[in-house]
Amino acid sequence: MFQYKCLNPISACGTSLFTEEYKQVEELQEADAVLVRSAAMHDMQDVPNLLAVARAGAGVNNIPIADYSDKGIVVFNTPGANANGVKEMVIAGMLLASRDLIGGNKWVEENKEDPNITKAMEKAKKAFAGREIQNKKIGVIGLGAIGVLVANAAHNLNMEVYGYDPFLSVKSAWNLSRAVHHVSSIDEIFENCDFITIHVPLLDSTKNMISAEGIAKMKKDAVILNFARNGLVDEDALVAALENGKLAHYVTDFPTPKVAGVDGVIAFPHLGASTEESEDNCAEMAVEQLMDYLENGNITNSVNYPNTQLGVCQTQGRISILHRNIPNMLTRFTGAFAKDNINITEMSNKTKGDYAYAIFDVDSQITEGSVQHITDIEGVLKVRVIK
Ligand SMILES: NC(=O)C1=CN([C@@H]2O[C@H](COP(=O)(O)OP(=O)(O)OC[C@H]3O[C@@H](n4cnc5c(N)ncnc54)[C@H](O)[C@@H]3O)[C@@H](O)[C@H]2O)C=CC1
Ligand SMILES: O=C(O)C(=O)COP(=O)(O)O
Repeated sequence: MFQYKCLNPISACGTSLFTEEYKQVEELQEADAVLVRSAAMHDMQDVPNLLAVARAGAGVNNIPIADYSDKGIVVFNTPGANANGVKEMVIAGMLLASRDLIGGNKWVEENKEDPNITKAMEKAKKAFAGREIQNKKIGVIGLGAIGVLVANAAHNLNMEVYGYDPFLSVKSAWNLSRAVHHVSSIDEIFENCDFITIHVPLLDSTKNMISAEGIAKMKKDAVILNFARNGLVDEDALVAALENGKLAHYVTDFPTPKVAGVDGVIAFPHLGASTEESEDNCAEMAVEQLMDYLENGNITNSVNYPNTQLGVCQTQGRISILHRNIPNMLTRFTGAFAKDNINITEMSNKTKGDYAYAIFDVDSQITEGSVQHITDIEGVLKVRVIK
């Protein structure tokens, strides 16, 4: 029996996959697994039983990854599962920044009782005129799951698209329209684009990536779109640029007290992934990955441990070991098994940064003594008998 806790509401498309082997609990301390969206977990250190966290979504800056990695807690996310939801909002945000649809809609609301509204609006409408996005330049910073969809959609809307991502994956490269100009300096985007949209994770290295210097290089009346995270844009510089008429708009899914209500800001309460489709996709993927890890020890789409799969165990026993990525670990594991007269039938050992993961299938039952021998090896973080 596995116990799981949901820190946010998770779509039934995911939770309904749990079998009778799973029980939802209220206490975090009792949970083997956690399902989470944006709930802040940094203070959640008292997690004695926790084996895994599944983030139903992309960003993991709400999770204490370094601490959990050291505790042998595997953190998953669901790459791409909500990307279309965000892409559609970015396109909507760009249109809202180009045509004064919000102002026009507000005018109709305010004048709804006027019996002459049909005549009055023809006079009023010039106050809400705008620009078209066709033939404008858009710069996409970060060409991952969302950035690629935004870049391709913008190209299909006849925009000229520039993309910046020094870590572009092979998958993204395959999916990206060949019409997208790949630039190697972010300044090319700052200097040339009418719309600048950012789709990178919030990391120490990406904090204030849209900096005061970057904003100073932008064209007058440029629009910045931030559907990624607050913290990626220098808000002091941003507010100053809006106030002195340098920038036309800041469209964001991550308002803060500093930017909310400032003239030129179009803000939403973190709605990018809040669609039925994205919530269902994320929940399903998160639960499937979690169950495969808990039941089989397989890791897919973890942000802190390597992807490692051995399918379903067909032999007498399976043991999994989360460990540090340091020399000689494998020799020590196989040595410990040999000493206990355990024969390995299949194994996989993968690394990711400072961490590594090994799964061993063996043709005899794994005893408590053998588990202890493995646990005692320096650098071992968590040992689990899967079967
Ligand atoms: N508004 C919302 O509801 C949502 C917001 N997000 C945010 O959007 C971010 C991106 O999401 P995905 O595209 O799904 O993630 P992803 O992991 O597929 O893509 C991120 C891309 O950023 C690139 N990158 C990393 N550091 C960079 C740097 N210094 N310069 C340029 N590129 C860099 C990576 O190479 C990768 O291609 C998430 O981390 C999250 O913070 C994600 C989903 C929903
Ligand atoms: O997936 C992400 O990174 C998001 O920002 C979506 O967050 P949410 O699941 O809507 O709280």
